[in-house]
Amino acid sequence: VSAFQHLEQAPEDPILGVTVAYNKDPSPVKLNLGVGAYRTEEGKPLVLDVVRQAEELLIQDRSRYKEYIPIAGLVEFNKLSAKLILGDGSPAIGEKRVATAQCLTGTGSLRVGAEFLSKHYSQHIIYIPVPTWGNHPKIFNLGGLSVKTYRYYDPRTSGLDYEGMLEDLHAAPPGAIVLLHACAHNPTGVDPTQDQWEGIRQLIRLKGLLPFFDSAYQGFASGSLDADAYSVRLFVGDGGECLIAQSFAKNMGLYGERVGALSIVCRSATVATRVESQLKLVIRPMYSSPPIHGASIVATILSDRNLYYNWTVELKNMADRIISMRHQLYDALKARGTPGDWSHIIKQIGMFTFTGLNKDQVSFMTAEYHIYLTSDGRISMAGLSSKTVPHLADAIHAAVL
Ligand SMILES: Cc1ncc(COP(=O)(O)O)c(CN[C@](O)(C(=O)O)[C@@H](O)C(=O)O)c1O
Repeated sequence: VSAFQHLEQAPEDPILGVTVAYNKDPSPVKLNLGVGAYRTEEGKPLVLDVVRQAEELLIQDRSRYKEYIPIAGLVEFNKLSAKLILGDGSPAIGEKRVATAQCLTGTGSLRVGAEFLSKHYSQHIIYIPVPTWGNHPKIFNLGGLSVKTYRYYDPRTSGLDYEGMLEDLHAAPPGAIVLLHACAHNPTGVDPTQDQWEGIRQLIRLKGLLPFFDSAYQGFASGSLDADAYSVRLFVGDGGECLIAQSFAKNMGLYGERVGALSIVCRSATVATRVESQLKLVIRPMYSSPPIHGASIVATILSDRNLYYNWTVELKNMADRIISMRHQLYDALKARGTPGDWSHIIKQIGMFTFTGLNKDQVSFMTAEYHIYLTSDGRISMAGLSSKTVPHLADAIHAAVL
């Protein structure tokens, strides 16, 4: 008998399992609005032109090897990643107060950050928003932290429960870690206003809480890299400390290359140096060192003026297409006279619309219209095109009648 005889069959992941179900559906009108992966107007995945150009340059460069890269990743990539999120001329970078490690994209950056904090930080409680990305609680629990929640989304207004968020963070024990979505909150698409970010910053600094930013959509939300880094730069600008997890999955279309970085902004350069040395002790026994290819693509693009500019143009095009899908869906529901207030579809920002549809309505849409979305009613706008908006609008209309 097998040593693993006792194993149960594990359930599919709530998000990635939607794609598994979608792939099994033979229907010609099926629509995958589950995983947050960009699709073109033709419904195809997109490899950015600048990514193809960077790969060409890398292949032609015969001086490149496939050697191990440092435990903390490519130095050039780390510098450029930190600069992208913190901005040109960031004092934190100028004063060498930022420790950056290339990690396995956003998920890996969050996990390494969690393990680092559970090993070296006095407070092991992390507060995460309700709702949040489904993988967050698992990453932080397995990383050795204990997860609590703060109020975030208000279903009555389809907006931010700002008062509730401040109350819950005010009640947190001193030093508690606070997970913040830098922009394009997943799954709600609801972000604090600039004034609200300032209120959140004041409270967090007053209480001595430790912010941990998750930046998976920089540039993807508004189309502007700087606008989408506003929250991070507001906090770092006050001289305080924070952690920042970056992913290049969406904004560079490098999903499967698993490219990201964890930056820890410290109060002094000497601390940052010690932090980086300790980060390497977390990484070495976890996966030893990160992959070379994706980070080389990103470093090639971020270090070349033309490639960087062309990237910002492609990025804005992706963001604009998603925003246009928001308006087309909203207009289609208005045209149908679909009961309910659907203005949140055009108010929300980033890849996802938190529709407010319940589990039963979601199941109905999948069964009757072959539309695949997560059971919390989140739809990935990037999965839509002008041709498929009517089909989705018909399904929502039928689901709410
Ligand atoms: C807030 C947030 N943070 C981190 C990640 C991790 O991204 P990666 O590890 O690929 O860099 C995601 C991706 N979440 C999804 O877009 C989603 O919610 O559909 C999807 O990629 C996923 O893995 O679930 C995210 O939404």
